[in-house]
Amino acid sequence: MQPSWGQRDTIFQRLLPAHYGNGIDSPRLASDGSELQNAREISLNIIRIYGLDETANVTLSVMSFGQFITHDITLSEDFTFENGSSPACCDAQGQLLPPNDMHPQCLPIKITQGDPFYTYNGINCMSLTRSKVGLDLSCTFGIAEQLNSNSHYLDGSQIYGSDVTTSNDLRSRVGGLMKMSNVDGRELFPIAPGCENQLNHELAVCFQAGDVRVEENPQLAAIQLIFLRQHNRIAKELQVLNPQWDDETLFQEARRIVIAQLQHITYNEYLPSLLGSKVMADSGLALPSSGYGNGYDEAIDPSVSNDFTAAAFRVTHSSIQGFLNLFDAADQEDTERSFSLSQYFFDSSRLVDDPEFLDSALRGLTKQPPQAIDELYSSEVTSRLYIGQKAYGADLAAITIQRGREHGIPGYNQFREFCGMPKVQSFDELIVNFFPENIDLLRAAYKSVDDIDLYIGALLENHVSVYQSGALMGPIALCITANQFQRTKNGDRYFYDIGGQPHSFTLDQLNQIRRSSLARLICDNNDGSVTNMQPLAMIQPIGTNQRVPCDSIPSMDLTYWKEI
Ligand code: HEM
Ligand SMILES: [Ca+2]
Repeated sequence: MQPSWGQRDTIFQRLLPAHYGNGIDSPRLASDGSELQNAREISLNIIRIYGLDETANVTLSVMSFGQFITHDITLSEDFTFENGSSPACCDAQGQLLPPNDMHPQCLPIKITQGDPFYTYNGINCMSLTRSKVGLDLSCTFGIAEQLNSNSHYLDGSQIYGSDVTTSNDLRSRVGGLMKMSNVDGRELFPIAPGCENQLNHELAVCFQAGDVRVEENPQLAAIQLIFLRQHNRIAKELQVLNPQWDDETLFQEARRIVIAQLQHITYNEYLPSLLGSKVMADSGLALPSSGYGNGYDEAIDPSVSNDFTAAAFRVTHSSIQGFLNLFDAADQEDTERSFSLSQYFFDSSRLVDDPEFLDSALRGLTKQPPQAIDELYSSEVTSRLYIGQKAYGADLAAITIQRGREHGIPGYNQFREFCGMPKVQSFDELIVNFFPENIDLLRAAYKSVDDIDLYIGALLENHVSVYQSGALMGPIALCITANQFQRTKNGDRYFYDIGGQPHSFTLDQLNQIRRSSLARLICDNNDGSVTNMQPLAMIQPIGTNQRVPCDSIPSMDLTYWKEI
């Protein structure tokens, strides 16, 4: 047993050895020792921001649920001073600081003259602070290894916190319940004390949760809210069944059930939608439908890999929709409520002020398709990220390229070998996995195939060969994602379907957990007007998966938790 594995504030692991410019901690360089092309220039030349390329079969909830579980397993925090603030890496006018004024933990992205968007706004600097680094598990410093500030396990830490202090803070201490605020009869997240002064919260609303990013966008907050409400629903039902249970017992049991549901929905609905049936089967990720699972292996380190979090899994940002379609109670598009993403980054005022927002957003998330995962991005995240009151925001694609380099993530070609694909010697050889026009873009951006950033290579790869099985990403992103979720499951002694442990569910209980679905969670925890839902909420409501009355969607029978 390795009790420190997966704990918060431990370092990410690596699938391949770090590749730093100086071998220790400076950003990766090109294979000839020169600087790689500027991250914003690569984004500008490769990422396109126009065109409609939606994915036909799935719903936007795949995107939001992905962000939700990302916030369970990984958080790379920016370097901070003792007082919790980060150094400014550009000045207030978006200009580069003189070298002597720049903190060593700054790695801003320089904006080249002629940048069509930023030059227009008079900006030559996009801020980026380096991630926190930590000791390796033998407590020695060496090559820079970034820290995960969340628990690496898929353990609901975005709901409950990654440490006891946060968890205690979020509990009401009565009846096993989590704290919630009450706004005109609607239960929302608890409001953090003293948050009125926080930047970006003009309306002085700020929600407290197990992960600091809960309000990153309102859709994410909506998904997270239904899980929080689910905890309290379960705790109340358990109390009726077992009036003798105290707060601690009710809390722990409700938490255990919610985490089990979260894990089940991740492996039963989310991953099949993202990876497709072939990768699920080939990677041993498909769940048994009866009996206990036998995935746990104590030799497996469950911790999140840097390559996954700092690069490969971020291709999912391409699936973000910049304009969110909301649907009214009659399931018609509600043009008045629909909104652009950049209007509400870190702003949950819609959830608070508009009593119909949550339900309209849930209907929208289960109907609107996501964007495809490819070189087309929404400009809401490539020039308007965290825009606030300014005329411009940041470019998430450029930041991701820079982040991968500062985390010392090796190039795309190296991962071909890791994933059992042949390493290529020339750009021409990429033809097996890339469209010719994308190869031209890569050739223009990188001097050697060995220089291609993992994120960019993974993003541009064709999906064609795996399309039939429904995968939404190319082979390298699939390989690294499958690797992560194998370890997340098989390295977790508390994974919900494991038998023979003191904490294991009974088989009857396990079979009830298996009835869980995102659809049922939405049905049970909305504000009352979502009365119909398709059984597979991450799949489009068409064909055999039409919206049906909530009553006909399977639910758990908690009487199996009654103590006799
Ligand atoms: C509206 C939706 C989203 C927005 C605005 C957003 C924005 C961001 C931002 C700003 C970062 C930090 C960038 C940095 O400084 O390095 C980030 C990190 C990340 N995002 Fe997203 N994201 C969204 C959705 C998603 C989705 C759908 C996924 C995956 C399914 C995802 C996966 C990740 C991962 C793995 C990281 C690194 C996490 C860490 O370790 O800190 N994101 N995202
Ligand atoms: Ca976690």
